[in-house]
Amino acid sequence: MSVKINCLNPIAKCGMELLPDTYEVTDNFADADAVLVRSASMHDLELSDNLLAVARAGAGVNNIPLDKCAEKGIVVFNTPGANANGVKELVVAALLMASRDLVGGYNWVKDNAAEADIAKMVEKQKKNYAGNEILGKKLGVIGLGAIGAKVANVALKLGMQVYGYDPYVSVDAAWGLSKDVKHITNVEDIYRDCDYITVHVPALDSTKGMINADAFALMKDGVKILNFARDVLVNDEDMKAALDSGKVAKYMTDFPNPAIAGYKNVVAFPHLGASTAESEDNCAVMACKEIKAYINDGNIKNSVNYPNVNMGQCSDVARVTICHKNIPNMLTQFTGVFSKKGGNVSGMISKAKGDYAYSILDIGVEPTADDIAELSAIEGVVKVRVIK
Ligand SMILES: NC(=O)C1=CN([C@@H]2O[C@H](COP(=O)(O)OP(=O)(O)OC[C@H]3O[C@@H](n4cnc5c(N)ncnc54)[C@H](O)[C@@H]3O)[C@@H](O)[C@H]2O)C=CC1
Ligand SMILES: O=C(O)CCC(=O)C(=O)O
Repeated sequence: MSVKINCLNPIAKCGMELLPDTYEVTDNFADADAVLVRSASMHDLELSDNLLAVARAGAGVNNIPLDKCAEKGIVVFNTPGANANGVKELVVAALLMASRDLVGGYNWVKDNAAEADIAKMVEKQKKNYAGNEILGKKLGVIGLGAIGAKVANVALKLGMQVYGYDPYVSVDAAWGLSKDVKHITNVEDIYRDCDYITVHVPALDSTKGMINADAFALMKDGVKILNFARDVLVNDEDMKAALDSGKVAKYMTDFPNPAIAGYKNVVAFPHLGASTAESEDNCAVMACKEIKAYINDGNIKNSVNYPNVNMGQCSDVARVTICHKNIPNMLTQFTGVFSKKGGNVSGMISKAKGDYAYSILDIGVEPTADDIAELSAIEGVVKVRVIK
């Protein structure tokens, strides 16, 4: 079996090395069985019928057409938590940079580096770059997933009072959260009470533009906003008005766009959150393991558009995997294809996620081309694959 992998962004070597020798890298997207991607947008790409899987080496999947992939039986993975520490550390830097004018001070020294009496000059200049401490200040964390929970915990260690809001928090994330994080059930309390607000939610229809004029109206004057999640979470025009009026003292973001890059009191970075050697390695390793488990054995872990399913390795003559719609009577039809010719189904698993489902059948006979055609013709079946 030869498997063709296309990388839409560079993926760390330590991940690629985990792929067996039977895998080869292709530059041709249309030819690929599996795709590895970081932030490259896939929305305008034509998805071929041979494409089986996409692994996002990272957390956010707003660059991938998830529904289109599900409809074509393309399983999309991400790497939950693999870059969370990298982002957390950059958010800590941003919290400090929002409080002390490190950029202004640094630029002043650079501009005056040739002055012979620079050591004396700084003592006069430093008042222009004075700031405040974060100790005792209130930090609101919106979204307590892999990144938000880490940010909340470290902010407590830095002596901040931390308010956390996440109506959908996972059990795992909640276990990792310090009990000293104040549990907020209405996001407006975060807007009203906090000196710093940091957003760590995915870009969804329900979260786009959530930091807007209505939210600013509730906030304290001089609030500092941190956005290391996605630019679309913030309404740029409302942010510019809030910066102009002094409602927002600093907007720290990892997502510059033409509207806010270079705007007064905006400190923007070029999407650096996950750009550490450690995060890149963690994401690459997790993404490549997910691809290998799916391509070789049909098992799904960390998919965002199909359910997680694990049936180990095939211990019978063949394994058939089926991506299908989550509708009644599918399993009877699948087993019927083999049972009517006396083929035993020795193992079977089926799980659903939203409108789609995924089934694995281990069978005691070699499936024929007719069997596969019959399975594929069942209404609601999206993709059928024979693994062994
Ligand atoms: N700057 C960068 O380089 C990076 C940015 N990101 C961005 O950060 C986001 C979060 O990443 P992770 O923490 O790893 O994801 P995650 O999936 O672990 O956490 C997201 C959390 O947001 C919560 N949430 C969803 N809707 C919400 C709402 N309306 N209000 C409050 N909470 C809500 C979820 O319940 C979940 O707990 C990603 O979706 C991505 O957009 C992620 C990694 C790197
Ligand atoms: O640098 C990257 O790969 C992007 C990281 C990111 O934004 C994410 O994981 O959601």
